[in-house]
Amino acid sequence: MAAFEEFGVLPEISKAIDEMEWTLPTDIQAEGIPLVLGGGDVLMAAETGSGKTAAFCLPIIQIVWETLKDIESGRSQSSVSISPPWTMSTHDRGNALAVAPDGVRVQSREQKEWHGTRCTRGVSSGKWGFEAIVTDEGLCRVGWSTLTASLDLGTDKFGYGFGGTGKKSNNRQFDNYGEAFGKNDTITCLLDMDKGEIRFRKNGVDLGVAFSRVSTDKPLFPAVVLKNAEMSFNFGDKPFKHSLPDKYLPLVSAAKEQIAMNTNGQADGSSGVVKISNNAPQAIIIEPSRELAEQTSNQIRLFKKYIQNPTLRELLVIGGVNVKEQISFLQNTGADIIVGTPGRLEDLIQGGYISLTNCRFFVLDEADGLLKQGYTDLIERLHRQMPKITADGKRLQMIVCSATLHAFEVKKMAEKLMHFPTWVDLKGEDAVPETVHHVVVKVDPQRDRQWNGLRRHIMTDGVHQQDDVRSGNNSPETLSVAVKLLKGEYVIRAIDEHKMDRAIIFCRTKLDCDNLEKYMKQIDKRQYSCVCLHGDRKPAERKANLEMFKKSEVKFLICTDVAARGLDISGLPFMINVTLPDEKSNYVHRIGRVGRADRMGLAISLVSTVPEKVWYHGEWCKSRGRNCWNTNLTDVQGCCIWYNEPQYLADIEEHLNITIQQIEPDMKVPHDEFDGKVVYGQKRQQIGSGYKNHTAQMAPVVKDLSELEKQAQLMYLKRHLTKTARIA
Ligand SMILES: Nc1ncnc2c1ncn2[C@@H]1O[C@H](COP(=O)(O)OP(=O)(O)OP(=O)(O)O)[C@@H](O)[C@H]1O
Repeated sequence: MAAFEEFGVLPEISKAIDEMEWTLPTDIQAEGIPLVLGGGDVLMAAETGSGKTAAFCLPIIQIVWETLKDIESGRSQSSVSISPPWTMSTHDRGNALAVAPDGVRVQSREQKEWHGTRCTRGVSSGKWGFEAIVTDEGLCRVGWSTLTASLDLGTDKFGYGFGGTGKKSNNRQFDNYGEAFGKNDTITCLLDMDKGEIRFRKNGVDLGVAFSRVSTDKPLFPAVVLKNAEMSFNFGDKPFKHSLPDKYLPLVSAAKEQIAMNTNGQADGSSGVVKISNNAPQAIIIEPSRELAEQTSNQIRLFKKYIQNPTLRELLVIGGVNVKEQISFLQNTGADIIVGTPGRLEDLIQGGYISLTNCRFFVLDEADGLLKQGYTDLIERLHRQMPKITADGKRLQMIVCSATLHAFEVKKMAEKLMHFPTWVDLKGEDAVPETVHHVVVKVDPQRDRQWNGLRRHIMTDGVHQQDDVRSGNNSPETLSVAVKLLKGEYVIRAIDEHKMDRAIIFCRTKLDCDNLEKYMKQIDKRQYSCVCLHGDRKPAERKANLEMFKKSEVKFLICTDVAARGLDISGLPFMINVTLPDEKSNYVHRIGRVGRADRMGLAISLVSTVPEKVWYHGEWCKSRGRNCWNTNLTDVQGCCIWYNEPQYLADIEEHLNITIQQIEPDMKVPHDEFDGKVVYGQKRQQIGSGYKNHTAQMAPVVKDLSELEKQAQLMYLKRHLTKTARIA
């Protein structure tokens, strides 16, 4: 059996994985896959490059496919008979209304329309009562109706409802009745078939007769209609919260001859099979960048290679791509799994092009990044619209991943949205993989004066245009310019020293990226061939540049933090941080572009010893940086700040609880004591070569262990033989 199958992965998926030459699941996959397959909400925190994408994609593909197969063969969960006989019908219900597997909890997350359902049984005579409990905010109406009544209870003459706004309704007539009710209130619905009377109680208090000339020639059924709300029911299987009035009985005690069965929705031959419409995916995966969304979508395509009958349809929904194509795909082909960036996803959902009624997986990849980018409200909005139990009775599962999941925002969100989530947390804190060798180089313009006489240098960002900057003076402004010039030189030096022929280079701003690109090309277009990836480049150019870099058609990819998270460039040996990120978790993500999938990588960060004045275009900057030349500091309404890199370095070190190794400006990296000489970009050759006396040290322990095992085996045999002898 292939290794992945042992973790519950289907052979069809396992075969595709084998072809990718993955022999074993990574730790996060070994722990995460069974949890997702088991139906739980999971928070996956694991180092960069540890295979988190597959840890959520594989089980999702599997479950979505199995659900599609069930639907196709008519074995959806909704067709399985539900144990207690008095339950809400999964057949006689509105499209967006979900009935929980226990049959007594219903929910509709549709915000614009009402969706209702009726009970599987009704009564034709007697005095009956049941309780309806409001379990979430939203609009609801509850009561009784005949089988011919509209599911929108109270809008025709066959339905009698009592709504949360304090109105009773029949035949579209809404009259004041009782009082308003809401979350946590219990409504007792009472029907007297002998008198033709319906009344309601709120939390045990009688509200009087609501309807007195109820037609009783046809059986009446408990009924509910909801708008973005949730209710649960008790027909008498459990003790009532408030006892029924005298002579009224719980519905479960109705005799056979008093009971009528609800056959609605079963005569069409569908036998309750849930039909999934084209635009109602089972999984929504949100990624923080277009590149990452595309990468995840590509992985899904690889994993599902052998999945057929039915085919599994995935769709990439990202900005910068013609929305009409995405809409047409949804309408014509349809999608079971949608991977996308937040903005475009929400546009399509709110526009009604994507329906969330069947969504049972909600994945937030790089969750802390999404939350820090300000998508908290969007995530909560989408979550609210997803049914917590789908129409075929499946519970919504939420999966949240990142290498830096230990953020306050994530914990807060998990508490609010997730359902008893399990943390798969391999290190217990944000950590850098052992395969990433990361070092810092101090850029000290007071010690290294070469900036003074440079004939050719990088173009700076222009923040000092108004300042008195002269090579002779040592003002903070002059030193700041010096840092910018030196950093250009240090990048080239690092490339040369390590003979880098493939590296990702992170700059702080788009302008810094553009300037570095120009400078590198100016020195030698071929030796330092490079492309940029940042938010000002058109989507097509971004895509083409990344492709060129992945295919090694250019040596260097210069980018902003837009590429910090998740990008997987196989065997990438080097990365350079021209400036440290001010967000400490982004350091982990940036350097995590190397040292992935067990390959070694070197990350060099240039850290200025003096403050550097830089652009900082906040909300106050009308153009958000485009052609902005306001070089004043932010405290006087300007668009510049003094960037304190030593402080950011200290923050990163404190966060990771390490001291990052410092190297000299000659960029030479001493051999690691443990690894010896490594080849960056390659797998480690001799792991553990530092343990010279390892075997000798372990020998006594191994001896003890084998002795213990021998004893255990003997004990087992003794017991087993005695037992066999006794039986004989
Ligand atoms: N079981 C495996 N065996 C071999 N390679 C694997 C395995 N799982 C994943 N990989 C490879 O490891 C690399 C990193 O995987 P992935 O991009 O999922 O990492 P990640 O944990 O999401 O990283 P990040 O936090 O940076 O997003 C990919 O190239 C992937 O193909």
